[in-house]
Amino acid sequence: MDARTLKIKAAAEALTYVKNGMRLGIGTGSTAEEFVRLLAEKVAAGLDVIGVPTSERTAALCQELGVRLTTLEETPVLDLTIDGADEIGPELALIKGGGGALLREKIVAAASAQMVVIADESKNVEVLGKFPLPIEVNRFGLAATKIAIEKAAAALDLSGSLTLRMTGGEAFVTDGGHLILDASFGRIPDTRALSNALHAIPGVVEHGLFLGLARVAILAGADGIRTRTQP
Ligand SMILES: O=C(CO)[C@H](O)[C@H](O)COP(=O)(O)O
Repeated sequence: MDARTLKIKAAAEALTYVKNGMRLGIGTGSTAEEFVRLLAEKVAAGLDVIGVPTSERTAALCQELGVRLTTLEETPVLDLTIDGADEIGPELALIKGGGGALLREKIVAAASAQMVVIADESKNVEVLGKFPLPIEVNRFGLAATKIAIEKAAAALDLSGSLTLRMTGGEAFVTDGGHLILDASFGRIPDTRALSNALHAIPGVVEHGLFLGLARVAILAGADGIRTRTQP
């Protein structure tokens, strides 16, 4: 089964969580986009939902396909967020931000009563960190922020390159106007300690560790769908 088929299967299963009248958070990335396509079919068939997109890219796709959108200003409390992930670890701790939308994704997930993650089985890992951790930083003081992150990581026995994300020869800029440093730590055994340490650095806007946010992960593999839950 190819990767796209697995993403579609996970997205289709996530649709069973969507009920009429729900206020949705709508994720970013190729798996979330499959969800948007399936959601749009249901909307065309009469499902009444409204969504907050987690990126300009997702907003554009929703508009194109006729999924009604709102903002967190108008609709600050959401019923359900459906989003992809780069890694899914123990207790449904996640690494997100491969698509650069981590800040809005985390704000939207935190505003939702429930977060359901959709992915193929390859994203399920025993220890987070093989996928480089995206860290969204303010442009101001980039070099100083980078040193502060390196020091904080070293204090937790973490090391590895911190790479400024680039696109088309230019620094990648998030929807919020910030930059991203991708941290290749390899393994992050204590995700909570790293999360706290990163949040204590003034130039760090947000990081891609999503802890205690996801309650359900829908994993599509060659043998079918598996659902992991976290009370
Ligand atoms: O966090 C994300 C975007 O910021 C995505 O959810 C994550 O990168 C997974 O993307 P994909 O479904 O394309 O593998």
